[in-house]
Amino acid sequence: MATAYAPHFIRSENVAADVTTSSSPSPVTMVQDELKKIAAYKAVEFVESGMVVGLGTGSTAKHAVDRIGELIQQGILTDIIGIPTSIKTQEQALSVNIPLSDLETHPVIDLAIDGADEVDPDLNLVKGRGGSLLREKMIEFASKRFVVIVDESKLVDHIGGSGLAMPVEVVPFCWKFTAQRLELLFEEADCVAKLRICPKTGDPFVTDNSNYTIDLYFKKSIGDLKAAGDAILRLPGVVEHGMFVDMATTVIIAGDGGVTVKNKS
Ligand SMILES: O=C(CO)[C@H](O)[C@H](O)COP(=O)(O)O
Repeated sequence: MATAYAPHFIRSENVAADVTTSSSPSPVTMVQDELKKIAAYKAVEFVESGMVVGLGTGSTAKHAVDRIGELIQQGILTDIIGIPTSIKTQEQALSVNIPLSDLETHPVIDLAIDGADEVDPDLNLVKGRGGSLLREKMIEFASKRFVVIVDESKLVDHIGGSGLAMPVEVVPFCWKFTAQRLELLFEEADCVAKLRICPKTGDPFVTDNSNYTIDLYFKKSIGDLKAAGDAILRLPGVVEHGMFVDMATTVIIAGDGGVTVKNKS
């Protein structure tokens, strides 16, 4: 399938085998949004007619949703059913005429495409800085293939390594108590827990599921990700956390040096 943003070259890596094929530098330093678009368009090449497709949320996933809509409009993709991961994506998908359904009607998704806030070398992710982690996790967990699209600024040595937020969705009831328990849980990682606030209103940010988000900031490594995730989920008041461990099957990274496709083996 021809794409308007086909990159000059694609580097392919299998994470376990660490196999690298062709590479050559791009002459142009591309701005971040162009890189996001390149990654998104590459991911949409995996979409085939008749598929049920999980539609991610955020500025990178938005390009993928637009592209799917464009290919439907051109008659290149037919019989696509989209499962949106947020109300915002639902609205966007409807605006570009992607037929939509939900997880209850379509519990198995062929392919999900979504952005991420952090990607570690094992393709573990942080997601949810855009506020949609719960629906994203439910839909991406139900997907046979989960393709993550990022520009290279999202790559980290370890989860939490960006120094930016690792979001946790919590029920509003006694959220300060839950925030304290989260800080205590990660005392050794020097964790600070902050309620996410809407910059425009100064009110707590409310998710599509009527919950709050507590953003965790770590000064030190949180260690074993699965153990950390399980411990978070054991706290009453927590709904879900933004670590997506062992969920991505493919990560497409667009950078100044080209596009790298990493597959989890
Ligand atoms: O997890 C998300 C939303 O909940 C987004 O995928 C993540 O925040 C990346 O967003 P962007 O593509 O805008 O950088």
